[in-house]
Order: sequence, then structure tokens, then C-alpha cells
Amino acid sequence: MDASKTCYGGLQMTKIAIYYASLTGNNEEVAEFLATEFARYGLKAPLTNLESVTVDDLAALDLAIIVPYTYGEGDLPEEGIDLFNDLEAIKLPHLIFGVAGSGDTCYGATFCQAVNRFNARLASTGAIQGSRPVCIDLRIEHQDCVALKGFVADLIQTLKEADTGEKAPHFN
Ligand SMILES: Cc1cc2nc3c(=O)[nH]c(=O)nc-3n(C[C@H](O)[C@H](O)[C@H](O)COP(=O)(O)O)c2cc1C
Repeated sequence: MDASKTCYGGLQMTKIAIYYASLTGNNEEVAEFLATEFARYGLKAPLTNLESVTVDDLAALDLAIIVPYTYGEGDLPEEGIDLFNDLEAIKLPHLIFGVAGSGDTCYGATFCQAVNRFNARLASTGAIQGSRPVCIDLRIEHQDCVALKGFVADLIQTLKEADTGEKAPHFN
């Protein structure tokens, strides 16, 4: 299906941003894939490094997507620690969010913990979870492309529901 041919006109003014952190390029690739997928729907989703993002930036958006790597033993990316901490003290009930990222399954129980931790922290602000988080093992492969396409489709569906008041979001 060519998503750009479908009717997403009502969402064209939607403010979307993709905030990513990447040391060796895997999460940058995830972020770029997501931006390309949004473009297929005719929606702009610019990329910004997580390092320079504040809670005020998030508060000004309709949809925020966080794409973090995991470091240490399930640790957050250094670039996202300030934002993560600041989110503890804020409510963002009008924001829709999604979190996706690449880690390494070799790390066992801490695989993609930064993805799960950001997801939980954003949910704790009262923001609306627009999709289940997506965890990717190292570089994107075919099954990850399928998962990321589903992720974007869910986020857009949640945006549409919020726009029209159709029904309550269903992921949190
Ligand atoms: C020192 C170090 C610690 C890491 N710890 C974890 C971890 O706890 N869990 C995990 O899933 N991945 C861990 N990783 C793997 C990275 O998250 C993974 O390679 C990721 O794809 C890197 O993304 P990037 O290419 O965008 O930097 C670690 C990598 C390094 C170098």
C-alpha cells in the first residue's frame, strides 16, 4: 500500500519529533527508518539528538518518539539522562509518545532496558502511549522493519483517535 495515498490530511499540522541517541549508528538508523516511514504517510518527523532535548520541547509536541541505545548494565544513554530525570517532575497528558531502540541481546536481562525505562518514565507523566515499545537486536533486519512499520502505524492511529476523539488510546 502506498500510505501517502491514504487520507491523513487532518494530521498534517501535527507536531512530531524523533529524538535519538546513537554511538555507533544503529539507533541513528532506527531513527532514520522511522522518519522515512512517517514521510510515507505525508508526515514530517524531524530527527534531533537527545542531548539537546528538554521537557519544554516535549510539551510543545503532539507526538514524541524516543530512540535510545542502552549502555553499561541496562543504563540510559548519557545524552538522555537529564531529560529522563526532568520527566519525573512533569505531567504531559496531551503528549502521545512511542519508544523504540537498538540494544544487544548478548546483555541478557538488560537488553534494551533504556527503551523500557523511557517508556515507563513517559507513561508516568500521564502521556499517552501510542504503541508498544520496539526493541531491536543491533542493526535493523527484515523483522525489525515490519515491527517499526507497525509501530508507526499504531502511533498514527493513536494520533487520529486523539484528533477525532474516536476512542480511548489502547496501549496504557
Ligand atoms: C559498554 C557497553 C554496554 C552495553 N550495555 C548494554 C545493555 O546493558 N543492554 C543492551 O541491550 N545493550 C547494551 N549495549 C549494546 C548497545 O546498546 C548496542 O550495541 C546498540 O545497538 C548500540 O546502539 P548505537 O549503534 O546507536 O550506539 C552495550 C554496549 C556497550 C559498548
